[in-house]
Amino acid sequence: MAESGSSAELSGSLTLPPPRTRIFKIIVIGDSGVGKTCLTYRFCAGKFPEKTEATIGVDFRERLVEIDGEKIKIQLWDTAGQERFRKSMVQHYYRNVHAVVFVYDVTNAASFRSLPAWIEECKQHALGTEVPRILVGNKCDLQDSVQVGTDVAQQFADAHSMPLFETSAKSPNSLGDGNYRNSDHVEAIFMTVAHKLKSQKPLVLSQPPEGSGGTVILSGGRNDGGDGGKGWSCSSC
Ligand SMILES: Nc1nc2c(ncn2[C@@H]2O[C@H](COP(=O)(O)OP(=O)(O)OP(=O)(O)O)[C@@H](O)[C@H]2O)c(=O)[nH]1
Repeated sequence: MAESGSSAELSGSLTLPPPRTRIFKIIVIGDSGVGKTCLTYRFCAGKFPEKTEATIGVDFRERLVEIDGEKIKIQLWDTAGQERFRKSMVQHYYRNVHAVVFVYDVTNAASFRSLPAWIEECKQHALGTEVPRILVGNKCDLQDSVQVGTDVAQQFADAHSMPLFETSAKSPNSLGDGNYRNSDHVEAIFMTVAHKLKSQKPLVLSQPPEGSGGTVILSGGRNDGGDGGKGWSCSSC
């Protein structure tokens, strides 16, 4: 588990590290043009970007959130969809990944048909089913151009034990007040992943061996549960 911060002496023989900010690394993958940059930008910056260009290699976006009183840094890796911009970077994406978000464009059937190849790429980089994965169908605002129906997407998601979210990085919230930060699904999608990760990796209070000076170590624990992504989803979607 990636962590940031340094330790500090609190009192007497008991030394506790200060609260550390855990970092959850989530990679966002899918074909070029499906909206990975827009989704990650919207979650981290709270708005739809006016202009995007094809991602070269990878872009990082981060946002600090608070879950059950703990501050957690959600680090989104916005990866290039175009093969020619991926080659040199691809092995770096997959290092120490905590969760994967697969994105397709609901108005582009080819981007949906590419999903098995993206899943295969994850497999080749040793990302097992213990790493939470979710499926996101983006551009739902383009209702008249939909090529990938919810039923077929849901079947695919079920077959791969992933929750499905259909969303739009572009739509403002349903209140129409221009507030993107509190808008419907994009916020909920990444927060759902973060909640899932937090529940899988609770902070573990590990007791020191006897006679080791009374130091109590708080560290990121791992309890993968092995549910392969089943049984968790966004209740507000
Ligand atoms: N209508 C609509 N357009 C979107 C949405 N999300 C992204 N777009 C548009 O789709 C195009 C591609 O978006 P990007 O976010 O750059 O796509 P990407 O997946 O990051 O592409 P690569 O960096 O090449 O992998 C842009 O013109 C966006 O404005 C959406 O939810 N609705």
